[in-house]
Amino acid sequence: MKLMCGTANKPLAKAIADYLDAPLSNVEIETFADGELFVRIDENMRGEDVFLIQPTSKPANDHLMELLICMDALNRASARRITAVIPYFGYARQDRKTGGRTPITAKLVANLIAGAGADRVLTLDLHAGQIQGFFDIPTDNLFATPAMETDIRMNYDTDNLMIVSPDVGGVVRARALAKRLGADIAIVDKRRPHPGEAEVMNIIGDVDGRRCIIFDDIIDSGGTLCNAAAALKERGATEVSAYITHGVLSGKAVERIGESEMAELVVTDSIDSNDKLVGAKNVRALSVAPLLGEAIRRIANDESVSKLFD
Ligand SMILES: Nc1ncnc2c1ncn2[C@@H]1O[C@H](COP(=O)(O)O)[C@@H](O)[C@H]1O
Ligand SMILES: O=P(O)(O)OC[C@H]1O[C@H](OP(=O)(O)OP(=O)(O)O)[C@H](O)[C@@H]1O
Ligand SMILES: [Mg+2]
Ligand SMILES: [Mg+2]
Repeated sequence: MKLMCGTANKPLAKAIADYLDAPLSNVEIETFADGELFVRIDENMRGEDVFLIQPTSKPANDHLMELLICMDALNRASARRITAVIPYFGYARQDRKTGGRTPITAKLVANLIAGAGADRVLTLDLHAGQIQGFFDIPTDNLFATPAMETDIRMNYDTDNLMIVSPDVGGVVRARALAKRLGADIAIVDKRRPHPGEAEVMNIIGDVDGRRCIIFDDIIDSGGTLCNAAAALKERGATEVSAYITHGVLSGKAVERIGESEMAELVVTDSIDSNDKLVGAKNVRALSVAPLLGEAIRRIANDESVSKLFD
């Protein structure tokens, strides 16, 4: 088995390598003066089972192109099997036509990844489970839920707890976490009047006097989360915290969370947000390296991956 990574999240790749007690193969990735990328793998890959770690986070197009070019290089180097390990799958929110003459870019990206030579995909908390079906190659979609459950049990009193989905897309995810914790769920009826704007219409469930944990897949502008937190407080929630898998954290999201009434936000390291989190007063990172590392070990040894979530 060989582990390799692009430039998108080297700290996570290193942590996965540490978990597996395996080295990261050397790869040189250069950008020419005109912006084009060049990749050279510095060791023999012939006949190897290769796991290439690269989230397609911001800058999404550069990181995606890096992933595609690395896979092309691996194929031409006669790797036996290539697993694209994509802890954060960018473009996932374009998972359906949102209007006339608009694309389904998540499907296009899935086609590009398979076309560049991926034999398998390993990813985490896809924005919508159905995106798994956009790939015509085996795709394992891991859930951060068990890691979050453990962290919640360590840091929060689970009595009187309510798990809150901040929109309709997060309901299945929230229900799964609530079931593991033996908690109730509430659902926010969110509308997006325009892309990038989130509005709370209503809350389904009585949150008065309850401690709430909002659970979601992505925090980008922070609008969905901060609006949900404010609405929960308005309706009598005693404390609001959040666990969100992918910390996209665009623009002033971290400041916005700092100014909110939220006690704490926990994101995973699926995206390298280290720079953004320096000095953040109420945002903390939780590593998914053990989860991804264990899934890689199981795939390499033909063991069950779904057993990780029993
Ligand atoms: N990367 C994106 N950043 C911001 N907004 C996006 C991105 N990709 C798609 N969108 C827009 O988000 C909504 C999602 O629609 P839902 O009905 O809330 O699932 C849509 O307006 C996309 O154009
Ligand atoms: O931080 P923000 O900029 O608000 O963006 C993050 C939100 O956007 C996505 O939901 P989406 O609007 O696609 O709704 P859905 O989950 O119901 O599909 C995502 O699942 C988050 O809930
Ligand atoms: Mg969506
Ligand atoms: Mg959502």
